[in-house]
Amino acid sequence: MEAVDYLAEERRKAEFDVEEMKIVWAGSRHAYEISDRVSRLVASDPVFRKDNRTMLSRKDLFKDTLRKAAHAWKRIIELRLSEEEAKTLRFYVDQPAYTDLHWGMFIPAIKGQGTEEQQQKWLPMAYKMQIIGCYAQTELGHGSNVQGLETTAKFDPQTDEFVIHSPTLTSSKWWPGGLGKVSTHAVVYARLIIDGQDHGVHGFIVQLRSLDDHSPLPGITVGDVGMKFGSGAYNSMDNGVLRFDHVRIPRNQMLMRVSQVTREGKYMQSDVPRQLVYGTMVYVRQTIVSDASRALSRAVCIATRYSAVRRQFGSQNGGPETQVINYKTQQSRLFPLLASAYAFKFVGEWLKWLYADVTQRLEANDFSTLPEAHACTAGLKSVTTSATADAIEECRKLCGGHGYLSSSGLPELFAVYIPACTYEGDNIVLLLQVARFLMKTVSQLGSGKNPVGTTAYMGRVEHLTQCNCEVQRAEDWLKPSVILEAFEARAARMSVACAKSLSKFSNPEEGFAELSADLVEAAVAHCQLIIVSKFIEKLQQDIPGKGVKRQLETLCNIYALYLLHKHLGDFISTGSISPKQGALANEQLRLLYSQVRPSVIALVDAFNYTDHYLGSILGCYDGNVYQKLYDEAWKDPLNETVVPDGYHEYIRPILKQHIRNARL
Ligand SMILES: CCCCCCCCCCC/C=C/C(=O)SCCNC(=O)CCNC(=O)[C@H](O)C(C)(C)COP(=O)(O)OP(=O)(O)OC[C@H]1O[C@@H](n2cnc3c(N)ncnc32)[C@H](O)[C@@H]1OP(=O)(O)O
Ligand SMILES: Cc1cc2nc3c(=O)[nH]c(=O)nc-3n(C[C@H](O)[C@H](O)[C@H](O)COP(=O)(O)OP(=O)(O)OC[C@H]3O[C@@H](n4cnc5c(N)ncnc54)[C@H](O)[C@@H]3O)c2cc1C
Repeated sequence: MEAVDYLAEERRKAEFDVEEMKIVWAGSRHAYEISDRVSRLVASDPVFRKDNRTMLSRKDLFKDTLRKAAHAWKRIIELRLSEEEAKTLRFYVDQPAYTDLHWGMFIPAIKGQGTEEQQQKWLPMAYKMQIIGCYAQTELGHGSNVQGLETTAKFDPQTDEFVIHSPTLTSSKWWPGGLGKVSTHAVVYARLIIDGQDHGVHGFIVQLRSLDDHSPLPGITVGDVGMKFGSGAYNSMDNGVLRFDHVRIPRNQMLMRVSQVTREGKYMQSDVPRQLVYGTMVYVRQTIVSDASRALSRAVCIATRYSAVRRQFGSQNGGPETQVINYKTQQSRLFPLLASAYAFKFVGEWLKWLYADVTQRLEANDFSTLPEAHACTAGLKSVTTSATADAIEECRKLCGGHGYLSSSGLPELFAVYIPACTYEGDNIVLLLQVARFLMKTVSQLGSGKNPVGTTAYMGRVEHLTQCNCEVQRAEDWLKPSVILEAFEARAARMSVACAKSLSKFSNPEEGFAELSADLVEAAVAHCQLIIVSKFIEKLQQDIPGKGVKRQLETLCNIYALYLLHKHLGDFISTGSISPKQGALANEQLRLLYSQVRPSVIALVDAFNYTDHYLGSILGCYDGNVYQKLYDEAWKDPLNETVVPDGYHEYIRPILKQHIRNARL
């Protein structure tokens, strides 16, 4: 059989209806149709070509990004695309650009923190891209500690203006995407100072560049922060540095939904909690969870297809060698990642619902679910991005040597993805926020206030800290109730243990700092419980299509038992399961790998990614890997000449030195 036939053969083995699974993956038939149509539109447009991207210099890459963003906007207008279609188009263009921040943070910041009047003034211009904005919060000296920001916005009652100023080097804005070279405006976070009194950090809309010739306005120094990790990758983005020298803006450019400054300079706080100033971050963290499933599924698609094509060892009587996907070690590294991609997809859908729910409540002045929304978005952003970053690197290794080639698509995917562990909140800092929320929940147990939502299980803490796992045979691990209870017991016991240790400290903040490593682990256990439970909930829905639900059940069990195996120490040390039950879980996991094996190519086909989007020779749909790798090598600029540039200056003199030496 030719390499090109391997995947066709694999596709014949699928034990479910792939077309129906595509709809489950997309979220709905409507979403599937948009995604399918728009991804093909992008793939067939030569302007969106990206196969030479990693070869471009920074300047050429940036110009290429500007060209693509302008072309994307032109197509959006020409084709009258809806908001959802336009977002899908930008996603499939697959090149980080200033537009991500304009649509993803600048507009949401105005929507979430601006008054009705401010929204009416600024949003129409932003929607038409008559102004382009970014989100300027982080500074050279402070990112995680938002309360430590130093940029000031002093109210001047004489002129009814704020004076925005960068008092120190460390107060320079540093990192905002789109700021370096493109944005005309920014939502700038600065300390509000009125009459010498510091009212903390607030958002302000500040114009940075002229709308006529793009030059920085007086008092503004702005530029790019420089090259980042990897070739291509996030270097298409103009992350920027910005300093203000007493820049004046009208009073009505402070975002005033949360608090207001009157003409007289009076500071007024509305009923809305001040944490809403952080609302844009909650919104973006939620979108980052869905992005994690996309990045992970992309890497997994590449590694799975290639693992079915690649053969090593095991030839018998001159027959073909073994497909590397049939090695149990390959399966135990790859299949949990496939299951994780589906798990993150479903938890992302749920988080989107949670965010919509909290937004609706906020509009009705119900702030009760805000702390949970903050904890869930922070924790799930952290857990899913860390797992995805690790998984992309694992996929590279699963592809052996060829995974290290740029044309595998994996090095660039890794480089572009890993900052997700840092931006929108460093993952450890975010887990500590979850830990605080958990400790508060535990401390309130018994006070008559029953925990709700994702912490409802804590309401059964007495049972969960005493229960014994009922597993006696490997197949007992297939019961959703058994899995759930094991994860709940582990999470509850870890949180309660931390709370007990904390209570021994006379100063709780000191205790929190001392125990922070354990607290982070308790937060991870809680977030993993959420992901497992949302996967199980998804399976309670009506899911049409031959064999679709069965495949998802297998993937759900793989995800849960893989986590259990990986964190066996937690489960056993908390007494949530016994060592014997841990061994049975592993036995079941092996069986599940065999069960899912015939369907894995179809399960990655269900992502419905075009070859253009995948950007990987190893992951191409037809599996014609070797021919494509061979052809691609000859396209490298080094192969434009047989004898390289530099031969005469640097190679020949070395080769000839023995002649000179001999003459001496
Ligand atoms: C096609 C693709 C489109 C994609 C579009 C997106 C593209 C993304 C590209 C990436 C761009 C990246 C952008 C950025 O990185 S922007 C900068 C992000 N910065 C951060 O995330 C900073 C992290 N730090 C923080 O969030 C906070 O400062 C921190 C939570 C750490 C604050 O801690 P702390 O408790 O010390 O301080 P506070 O006094 O401010 O908070 C006290 C209480 O407030 C609660 N809290 C905190 N944050 C929130 C929140 N966001 N929402 C609700 N509540 C919050 C906290 O729990 C405390 O509550 P209690 O008093 O009840 O305990
Ligand atoms: C590619 C990229 C794009 C970005 N885009 C934007 C943007 O558009 N707009 C914007 O405003 N910002 C942006 N940022 C900035 C980003 O949000 C911050 O870098 C991020 O929030 C982390 O903050 P930091 O850099 O201050 O890290 P630090 O807080 O300095 O982290 C350094 C280390 O200290 C640890 N640490 C910090 N605090 C604690 C603590 N309390 N307890 C324990 N450990 C701690 C962290 O875990 C980490 O290991 C971007 C960053 C990147 C990399």
